Amino acid sequence: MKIGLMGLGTVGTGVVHLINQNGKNIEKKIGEKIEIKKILVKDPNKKRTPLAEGKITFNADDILEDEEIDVVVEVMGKEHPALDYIIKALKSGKHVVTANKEVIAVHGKELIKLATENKVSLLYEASVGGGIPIIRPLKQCLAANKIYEIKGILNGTTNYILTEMKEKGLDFEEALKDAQQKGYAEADPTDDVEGFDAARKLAILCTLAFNKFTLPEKIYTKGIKSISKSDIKYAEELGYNVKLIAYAKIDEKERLEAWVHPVMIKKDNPLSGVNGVFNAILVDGNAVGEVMFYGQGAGMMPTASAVVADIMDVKNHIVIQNGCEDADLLPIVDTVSKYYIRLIAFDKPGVMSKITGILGDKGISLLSVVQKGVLGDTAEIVLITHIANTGKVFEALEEIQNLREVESIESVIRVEGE
Ligand SMILES: NC(=O)C1=CN([C@@H]2O[C@H](COP(=O)(O)OP(=O)(O)OC[C@H]3O[C@@H](n4cnc5c(N)ncnc54)[C@H](OP(=O)(O)O)[C@@H]3O)[C@@H](O)[C@H]2O)C=CC1
Ligand SMILES: N[C@@H](CC=O)C(=O)O
Ligand code: NA
Repeated sequence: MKIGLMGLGTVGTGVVHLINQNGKNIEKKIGEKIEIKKILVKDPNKKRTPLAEGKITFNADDILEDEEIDVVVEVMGKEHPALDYIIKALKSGKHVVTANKEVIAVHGKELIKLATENKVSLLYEASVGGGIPIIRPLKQCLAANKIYEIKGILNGTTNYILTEMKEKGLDFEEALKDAQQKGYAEADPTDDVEGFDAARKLAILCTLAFNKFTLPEKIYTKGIKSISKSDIKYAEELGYNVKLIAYAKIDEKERLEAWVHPVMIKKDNPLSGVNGVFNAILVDGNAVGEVMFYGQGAGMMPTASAVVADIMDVKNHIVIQNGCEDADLLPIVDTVSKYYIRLIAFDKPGVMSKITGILGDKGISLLSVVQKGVLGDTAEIVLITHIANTGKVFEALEEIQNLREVESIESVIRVEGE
């Protein structure tokens, strides 16, 4: 089997090393040798692994127009030109393996159709959860179930940042830099930090679990930019850990609730103990019950593990999959949750009653209210609501923000639990 590898960064380098390291075993398993024939890169000045010697090209057509190449492995990232190369490869009858969630989340539907028409495979196990098997289990092993709910930690970078902030007391920026150096982050780490990467992965899972398509940008998405060390400390005091959760549920009317948001997870919940670059995904199906998938969600070798397994599988998976229908997406304001709110207010009499008054007028009752201390003429206030309508919470937050007595709303985190 001759491979054209597009990209030789974190994942591409992992793929080259894994094929070199486990080549003999792989050959035994699939009955043929995998040979990487050409490797596409952009920067002529970068130092490459010696295993890439003699294979480097800067012209995509050297791969796409090479008739000997059966499989194109796209691990470049970004929507363009990756999408154009994938389309060209499929149209030329080449199987495609990709780790690109940006492309699959938005264009997966049309690409699967194109692959089917051209009788080739399009496999993308690494696009969600890195090395964790989740695409194939949803497509195959759990296919007999009606899936109700998916809840997970789908981004390694943000989970690593939250863990380092909690356990080592690192600042956000320091922890992010560390995650970038380890090869976990996207080329633009805003995609990780703002939750866009998790939203793309959630959109992919919704197509597989519920057969519902939604664009990732339609999924309400809030990242971890505003989470501070004090939120993590208060969460700890209250018996929670803060995690960036991607959530999707299908209701009886086939409406899709889907969002990405920081959530306070009770310490006894299995997601609460998922730390560092690890991801976990809980899937709830009507026959199987709850299933949890856990493992390294990013990084060179775990991601290569999924990509190389897809390469080994391409010839068994000439994909025939019916397209899914557009999702009827539930507006975020119609969802319900408990909320943790941390704000800074001027330390004046009556502030607290104004804040609780606004919440009360919106029908939002409070589980706890704590004034955490005075900083000059301001005080930090931490509130936890009972289950409330998100739209009402948003309205109340806007009114609270506009109070003269309130300097800023620093954090809003969903709180897990009934
Ligand atoms: N890193 C991870 O842990 C994971 C990543 N992914 C996905 O895998 C993909 C690759 O990620 P990663 O390896 O981290 O990314 P990197 O930025 O480390 O590597 C990207 C590679 O693609 C090459 N490349 C980018 N654009 C072009 C272009 N226009 N023409 C030719 N070559 C190009 C780069 O070339 P050059 O070397 O010359 O700069 C580089 O070799 C992304 O889609 C990412 O979302 C999925 C799961 C986990
Ligand atoms: N940037 C992503 C890489 C894997 O998909 C992450 O941090 O999870
Ligand atoms: Na995976």
